[in-house]
Amino acid sequence: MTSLFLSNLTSHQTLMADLSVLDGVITRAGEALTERLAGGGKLMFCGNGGSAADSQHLAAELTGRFMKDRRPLAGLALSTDSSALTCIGNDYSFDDVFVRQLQALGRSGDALLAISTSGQSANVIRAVRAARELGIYTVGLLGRDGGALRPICDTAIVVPSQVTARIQEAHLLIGHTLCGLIETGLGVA
Ligand SMILES: O=C(CO)[C@@H](O)[C@H](O)[C@H](O)[C@H](O)COP(=O)(O)O
Ligand SMILES: [Zn+2]
Repeated sequence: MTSLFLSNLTSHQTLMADLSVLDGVITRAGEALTERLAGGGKLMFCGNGGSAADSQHLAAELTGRFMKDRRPLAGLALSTDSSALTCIGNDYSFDDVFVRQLQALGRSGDALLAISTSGQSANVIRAVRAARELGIYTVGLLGRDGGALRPICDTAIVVPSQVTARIQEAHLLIGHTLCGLIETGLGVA
Protein backbone atom coordinates (compact mmCIF):
# COMPACT_ATOMS: atom_id res chain seq x y z
CA MET A 1 0.00 0.00 0.00
CA THR A 2 1.29 3.47 -0.85
CA SER A 3 2.10 5.57 2.21
CA LEU A 4 0.35 8.90 2.78
CA PHE A 5 3.61 10.72 2.20
CA LEU A 6 4.28 9.04 -1.16
CA SER A 7 0.70 9.67 -2.23
CA ASN A 8 1.02 13.37 -1.25
CA LEU A 9 4.38 13.55 -2.99
CA THR A 10 2.91 12.17 -6.21
CA SER A 11 0.01 14.63 -6.21
CA HIS A 12 2.40 17.49 -5.36
CA GLN A 13 4.75 16.57 -8.19
CA THR A 14 1.88 16.26 -10.67
CA LEU A 15 0.58 19.69 -9.71
CA MET A 16 4.04 21.27 -9.84
CA ALA A 17 4.45 20.05 -13.41
CA ASP A 18 1.07 21.56 -14.32
CA LEU A 19 2.04 25.00 -12.95
CA SER A 20 4.07 25.86 -16.06
CA VAL A 21 0.81 27.10 -17.64
CA LEU A 22 0.88 29.95 -15.11
CA ASP A 23 4.26 31.31 -16.26
CA GLY A 24 2.81 34.22 -18.25
CA VAL A 25 0.34 35.41 -15.62
CA ILE A 26 2.95 35.16 -12.84
CA THR A 27 5.39 37.24 -14.90
CA ARG A 28 2.71 39.88 -15.54
CA ALA A 29 1.78 39.99 -11.85
CA GLY A 30 5.46 40.38 -10.91
CA GLU A 31 5.81 43.30 -13.31
CA ALA A 32 2.70 45.03 -11.97
CA LEU A 33 3.79 44.62 -8.34
CA THR A 34 7.30 45.84 -9.15
CA GLU A 35 5.85 48.90 -10.85
CA ARG A 36 3.84 49.79 -7.70
CA LEU A 37 6.82 49.36 -5.40
CA ALA A 38 9.10 51.32 -7.75
CA GLY A 39 6.56 54.14 -7.73
CA GLY A 40 6.59 54.41 -3.93
CA GLY A 41 3.60 52.19 -3.26
CA LYS A 42 3.47 49.34 -0.77
CA LEU A 43 2.45 45.72 -1.21
CA MET A 44 -0.18 44.49 1.23
CA PHE A 45 -1.10 40.86 1.77
CA CYS A 46 -4.18 39.15 3.23
CA GLY A 47 -5.57 35.66 3.67
CA ASN A 48 -6.93 33.24 6.27
CA GLY A 49 -5.33 30.31 8.07
CA GLY A 50 -2.40 28.99 6.05
CA SER A 51 -2.78 31.96 3.72
CA ALA A 52 -2.42 34.31 6.71
CA ALA A 53 0.90 32.60 7.39
CA ASP A 54 1.87 33.00 3.73
CA SER A 55 0.94 36.69 3.95
CA GLN A 56 3.28 37.38 6.84
CA HIS A 57 6.01 35.21 5.35
CA LEU A 58 5.95 37.07 2.02
CA ALA A 59 5.68 40.53 3.61
CA ALA A 60 8.82 39.73 5.61
CA GLU A 61 10.65 38.79 2.39
CA LEU A 62 10.16 42.42 1.37
CA THR A 63 10.85 44.28 4.61
CA GLY A 64 13.65 41.90 5.57
CA ARG A 65 15.44 40.00 2.88
CA PHE A 66 14.71 37.42 0.18
CA MET A 67 17.61 36.40 -2.07
CA LYS A 68 19.63 39.59 -2.11
CA ASP A 69 20.89 42.29 0.23
CA ARG A 70 19.07 45.47 -0.74
CA ARG A 71 17.04 48.29 0.72
CA PRO A 72 13.97 47.30 2.72
CA LEU A 73 10.82 47.16 0.59
CA ALA A 74 7.31 48.11 1.68
CA GLY A 75 5.47 44.88 2.50
CA LEU A 76 2.60 44.74 4.99
CA ALA A 77 0.57 41.69 6.07
CA LEU A 78 -2.98 42.57 7.16
CA SER A 79 -3.25 39.20 8.94
CA THR A 80 -0.75 39.74 11.77
CA ASP A 81 -2.02 42.50 14.05
CA SER A 82 -3.94 40.56 16.72
CA SER A 83 -5.34 43.75 18.25
CA ALA A 84 -6.71 45.01 14.95
CA LEU A 85 -8.05 41.55 14.03
CA THR A 86 -9.83 41.07 17.37
CA CYS A 87 -11.12 44.63 17.64
CA ILE A 88 -12.53 44.72 14.11
CA GLY A 89 -13.78 41.12 14.33
CA ASN A 90 -15.40 41.74 17.72
CA ASP A 91 -16.86 45.21 17.15
CA TYR A 92 -17.77 44.95 13.47
CA SER A 93 -17.50 41.59 11.72
CA PHE A 94 -14.88 39.03 10.81
CA ASP A 95 -15.71 39.87 7.21
CA ASP A 96 -14.29 43.36 7.89
CA VAL A 97 -10.93 42.42 9.44
CA PHE A 98 -8.92 43.08 6.26
CA VAL A 99 -11.02 45.72 4.55
CA ARG A 100 -10.93 48.10 7.51
CA GLN A 101 -7.15 47.90 7.77
CA LEU A 102 -6.86 48.33 4.02
CA GLN A 103 -9.09 51.41 4.05
CA ALA A 104 -7.04 52.86 6.91
CA LEU A 105 -3.61 52.17 5.46
CA GLY A 106 -4.02 51.69 1.71
CA ARG A 107 -3.38 54.45 -0.83
CA SER A 108 -3.77 54.74 -4.58
CA GLY A 109 -0.62 53.28 -6.15
CA ASP A 110 -0.33 50.47 -3.62
CA ALA A 111 -0.95 46.79 -4.42
CA LEU A 112 -2.72 43.95 -2.64
CA LEU A 113 -1.88 40.26 -2.92
CA ALA A 114 -5.09 38.48 -1.91
CA ILE A 115 -4.47 34.83 -1.05
CA SER A 116 -7.33 32.31 -0.95
CA THR A 117 -7.36 28.66 -2.00
CA SER A 118 -11.13 28.73 -2.62
CA GLY A 119 -11.46 32.30 -3.82
CA GLN A 120 -14.52 32.48 -1.56
CA SER A 121 -13.37 34.00 1.74
CA ALA A 122 -15.69 36.93 2.43
CA ASN A 123 -13.10 39.02 4.26
CA VAL A 124 -10.67 38.72 1.35
CA ILE A 125 -13.41 39.52 -1.18
CA ARG A 126 -14.33 42.69 0.74
CA ALA A 127 -10.68 43.77 0.83
CA VAL A 128 -10.28 43.30 -2.93
CA ARG A 129 -13.47 45.23 -3.73
CA ALA A 130 -12.37 48.16 -1.55
CA ALA A 131 -8.85 48.05 -2.99
CA ARG A 132 -10.18 48.44 -6.52
CA GLU A 133 -12.21 51.46 -5.42
CA LEU A 134 -9.09 53.05 -3.90
CA GLY A 135 -6.93 52.54 -7.00
CA ILE A 136 -4.94 49.73 -5.40
CA TYR A 137 -3.75 47.06 -7.86
CA THR A 138 -5.02 43.61 -6.90
CA VAL A 139 -3.43 40.23 -7.55
CA GLY A 140 -5.40 37.14 -6.51
CA LEU A 141 -3.40 34.06 -5.57
CA LEU A 142 -6.18 31.50 -5.82
CA GLY A 143 -7.09 27.83 -6.36
CA ARG A 144 -9.92 25.58 -7.52
CA ASP A 145 -11.95 27.62 -10.05
CA GLY A 146 -10.80 30.93 -8.56
CA GLY A 147 -14.19 31.47 -6.94
CA ALA A 148 -15.73 34.90 -6.53
CA LEU A 149 -12.28 36.51 -6.34
CA ARG A 150 -11.23 35.52 -9.84
CA PRO A 151 -13.31 38.05 -11.79
CA ILE A 152 -12.72 40.95 -9.39
CA CYS A 153 -8.91 40.86 -9.21
CA ASP A 154 -6.85 42.85 -11.73
CA THR A 155 -4.71 39.75 -12.16
CA ALA A 156 -5.81 36.28 -11.00
CA ILE A 157 -3.30 33.45 -10.57
CA VAL A 158 -5.39 30.30 -10.21
CA VAL A 159 -3.60 27.12 -9.18
CA PRO A 160 -5.28 24.22 -11.04
CA SER A 161 -6.03 21.93 -8.08
CA GLN A 162 -9.00 21.09 -5.86
CA VAL A 163 -6.89 20.20 -2.82
CA THR A 164 -6.29 23.00 -0.29
CA ALA A 165 -2.94 21.66 0.92
CA ARG A 166 -1.58 21.24 -2.63
CA ILE A 167 -2.82 24.72 -3.60
CA GLN A 168 -1.05 26.21 -0.57
CA GLU A 169 2.18 24.45 -1.52
CA ALA A 170 1.92 25.98 -4.99
CA HIS A 171 1.11 29.40 -3.52
CA LEU A 172 4.39 29.48 -1.63
CA LEU A 173 6.36 28.66 -4.79
CA ILE A 174 4.51 31.39 -6.68
CA GLY A 175 4.87 33.88 -3.80
CA HIS A 176 8.62 33.30 -3.70
CA THR A 177 8.73 33.72 -7.48
CA LEU A 178 6.93 37.06 -7.19
CA CYS A 179 9.51 38.18 -4.60
CA GLY A 180 12.29 37.16 -7.00
CA LEU A 181 10.64 39.03 -9.88
CA ILE A 182 10.34 42.12 -7.66
CA GLU A 183 14.02 42.01 -6.67
CA THR A 184 15.10 41.53 -10.27
CA GLY A 185 12.61 44.10 -11.59
CA LEU A 186 13.85 46.72 -9.16
CA GLY A 187 17.37 46.16 -10.46
CA VAL A 188 18.75 44.86 -7.20
CA ALA A 189 22.34 43.80 -7.86
O1 LIG B 1 -4.02 25.82 6.12
C1 LIG B 1 -5.14 25.41 6.08
C2 LIG B 1 -5.48 24.14 5.39
O2 LIG B 1 -4.30 23.58 4.82
C3 LIG B 1 -6.28 26.15 6.72
O3 LIG B 1 -5.79 26.92 7.80
C4 LIG B 1 -6.95 27.09 5.69
O4 LIG B 1 -6.04 28.07 5.29
C5 LIG B 1 -8.22 27.72 6.31
O5 LIG B 1 -9.21 26.74 6.37
C6 LIG B 1 -8.73 28.94 5.53
O6 LIG B 1 -9.80 29.53 6.25
C7 LIG B 1 -9.19 28.63 4.10
O7 LIG B 1 -9.53 29.84 3.46
P1 LIG B 1 -9.43 29.99 1.87
O8 LIG B 1 -8.09 29.51 1.41
O9 LIG B 1 -10.55 29.19 1.28
O10 LIG B 1 -9.62 31.48 1.62
ZN1 LIG C 1 -2.38 24.53 5.42
